[in-house]
Formats: sequence, structure tokens, C-alpha cells
Amino acid sequence: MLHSPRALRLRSRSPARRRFSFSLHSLSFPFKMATSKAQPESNSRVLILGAGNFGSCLAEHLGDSDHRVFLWAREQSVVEHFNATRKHLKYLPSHTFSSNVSAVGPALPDAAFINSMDVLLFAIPTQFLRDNLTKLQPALSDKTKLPLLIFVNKGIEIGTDALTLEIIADTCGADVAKAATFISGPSFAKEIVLRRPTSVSVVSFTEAEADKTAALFHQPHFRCYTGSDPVGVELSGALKNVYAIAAGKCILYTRTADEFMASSMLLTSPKNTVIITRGLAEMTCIGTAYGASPLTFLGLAGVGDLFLTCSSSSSRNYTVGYRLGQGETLETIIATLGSVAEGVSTAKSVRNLVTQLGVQAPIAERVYEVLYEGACGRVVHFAGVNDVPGKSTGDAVAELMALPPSREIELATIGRPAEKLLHRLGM
Ligand SMILES: NC(=O)c1ccc[n+]([C@@H]2O[C@H](COP(=O)([O-])OP(=O)(O)OC[C@H]3O[C@@H](n4cnc5c(N)ncnc54)[C@H](O)[C@@H]3O)[C@@H](O)[C@H]2O)c1
Ligand SMILES: O=P(O)(O)OC[C@H](O)CO
Repeated sequence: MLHSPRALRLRSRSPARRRFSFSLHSLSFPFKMATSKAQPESNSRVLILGAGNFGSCLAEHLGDSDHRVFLWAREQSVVEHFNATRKHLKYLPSHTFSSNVSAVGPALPDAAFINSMDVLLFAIPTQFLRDNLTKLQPALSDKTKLPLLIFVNKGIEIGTDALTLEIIADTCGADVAKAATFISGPSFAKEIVLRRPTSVSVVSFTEAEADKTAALFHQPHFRCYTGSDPVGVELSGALKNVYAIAAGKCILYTRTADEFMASSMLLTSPKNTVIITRGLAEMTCIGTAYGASPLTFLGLAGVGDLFLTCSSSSSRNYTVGYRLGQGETLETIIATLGSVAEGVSTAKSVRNLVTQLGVQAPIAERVYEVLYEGACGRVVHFAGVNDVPGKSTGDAVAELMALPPSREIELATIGRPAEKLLHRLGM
């Protein structure tokens, strides 16, 4: 029997958790900051910016919990079709959305509309966030009346190598960045709509904002665990996408003559155990050097999401790797994927970060080289023998295999990027 989602949600809600297990670099931050308006338990007015896979799914999730949800879509046809049929033209096309979800757009909502919201949820791919926040900034200028600000994108901005926290600080100021909350973790959009059990990390520099976000989202099939390391959670979500491309790409080698080499390196059982384990080590090294807590990478947003994304053909990033392995070009894959795979752009920033931080991340570097310097999925017949100029997937594997022995994990806590960021935020 299906209980009413709201009844279940209210019944299962645990007392607000007040104790955070970790503060960035074990510091506590006794600063004054803007926090959002008090949130009602239900009937919040929520504007979701970005009506793609995830924005649409989260609209349904919150609509399910008795909130009044507005979904901003950039396409007139999506807005009209949604409001006429309660169906989305592109994502979940056969699903009928809750009656308390409606679409707005295609223009960005104006300041009066924004100011009537309790919650703004950004489900826009990372590369487009700066532009949209710049346009919305005037509506967010009164720091005493900020809505709850939630970000679910998982990527790093190319060109600047900025985390979302920095993009928010650049466009809307330090107070808004400090109040922002980030949701990340193993969560496929469609599975949330199907009410499959999902658990996520919900983090903010401002504990009260993370608590409000958790209360807003928490349902029996959607558990929220709060935390205070947005830098680590952001890096986790962005980096796991790069390793998912590597994991998808492994499939190539089951059918080629260099199977032996690949299988000894990558295709143990389960197939991508080594990618996941070494990927986690690389993520933790990069994150710790950046200034995040190594523990964050052991959480839902870290190993949890890495494991899911590296193991599932439902993942767009894994699919990119898989299709590269089938011999398709990156251009064709991007043009036909129908949805964003953040790892493709994030691989560029990760390469810069790895160089800047001086850490070892050979898998991430090989992913970059295969995506941008190589044959993009052209099948090579023998490892190390390339049939086209540039880095092939076979060469990448051969290089990884040929690395000298090294320590399994070595964490350097340089922490300069995070320190710089905290300083900018006045923390
Ligand atoms: N799909 C998932 O299961 C999932 C889960 C967790 C996190 N995420 C993250 O959420 C973010 C969005 O993912 P998605 O799956 O919804 O992607 P998507 O490709 O399905 O949708 C992207 C949306 O962004 C919109 N968009 C494109 N260009 C834009 C611009 N210039 N300005 C504003 N909007 C623009 C598109 O119209 C579309 O509605 C990504 O960072 C992704 O990593 C996705
Ligand atoms: O489809 P992907 O690869 O973007 O993964 C979606 C989510 O991040 C999984 O948690």
C-alpha cells in the first residue's frame, strides 16, 4: 500500500541534526552571515532553475511533498506543453507531474517573482551558471531576505577552474556563497521520481541552511545527511564524473587484442574495481590538497556517487566513456547524448588543478588526454601501437600500466585554494 508521501515524510522526520562531524580543516566558523527566510515545513514556494533531467525530477520530488513548485524552462514549447498537460516534452515524457508543479519561462523570472520565493534551486549545468547568476544577482541583493539557495550541479567551470562556490561569490557576493547549500550524492533523476531509495549529502558553510534544505527534501525514500564541507562535496561530485568516463571506456578492451593488458589493469571483477578504487584515491588526494576534508570523499557524495556512476549505464558520463570505446567521436557523442555529461568539461579543469596542486592523478590525466589530445575512442589493435596520431585509449592504459610502483595513498594538505576561497568569503 502506498502511504501519502507527506504523511510518510512527517512521520519519519528525525529531529534536526545540529552537530556536524567535520568543519573544513577542523576550524569552526563563528561568523555572522546572511541566512534565508524561515522555512515553513510544507507549502514553501520553490523556483527550480533548469528544467532538464534533474531539475524536472526534483520538481516532482518537491511537488510530491506539498510545496508549490515553479519549474523554469528556457523553451516556450516546454513551458506551454507542461502547463497544458502536466507532462514534460523532453524528460520523463510519459510521467504526469503533481498538480502543484507548474512551468515558467522562457524568460528568466523577474525580481518580483524571485522575491516571492522561499527557495531557489539551481539545476543548471555548471558551465551556464555564471551567466544566469549574473542576471539574477540584482534580485538577490537584499541579504536580509535571501531565499534558501540550493545548488545540485556537479562540475568545475572551464576557463576559470572555479567551483560553484566561487562562481556564486564572483556573481552574487560572499554572503550568498556562504549561505548556499549543495546537494550531491548517488542520485539518478529517474530513480528519484520512481521513489527508489536515495541518500544524499546536503552541505553548507551555514549549518542552518543545510538543515533547512534537508528538511525540505527529506522523505522516506530520500534521505538527507548534512555536513559542512561544501568544497569537498563539490569536488567529489565533479571529479567522480571524470572517473565514470574512464570506467565506461574500460568496456572497449573486452573486445580488442589488448584485452590481456586491460584486464590485468582495469577489468578485474567487478569490471571497474581498479578505476573506482584508484579513482577514489586520486579524488581524495586532489581534494585534500585543495583543502577539503579527506573524510568527505568517503561519504555519499564521494565514494557513494563514484561507485554508482562508474557502475551504471544510466550515467551519462559512463555512457560517454562507453561510446568512446565503441569508436564514436567525442563530437558525435556530445551532439547526440541529449543531456549534459559534466565530466567532459570538468576533465579540462581537473588537469589544471592536478598541475597546480602538484598531486598524482594519472587516471584523470589520461582521461583528459584521450578526450582532448587523442583519437577519441578509435580502437587500437595492440596496446601501445597507435593507428592515429595522439593519445588513444590503448596508449592511455599502457601508460597507466607502465607507471613505476608508488605509494597507494599519500595525502598532502596544501589547502591553498580552499584557504584563498575562505579568505574571500571572510571566513
Ligand atoms: N540527471 C541526474 O541524474 C543528475 C543527478 C545529480 C546531479 N545532476 C547535475 O545536475 C546538473 C543538471 O543536470 P541535468 O541532468 O538536469 O542536465 P540536462 O542536460 O538534462 O539539463 C540541463 C538543463 O539546463 C538547461 N540549459 C542549457 N543551457 C542553459 C543556459 N545557458 N542557461 C540556463 N539553462 C541552460 C537546459 O535547457 C536543460 O533544461 C548537472 O550539473 C548534473 O551533473 C544531474
Ligand atoms: O548521468 P551522470 O553521469 O551525470 O550521473 C548522474 C548523477 O550525478 C549520479 O549521481
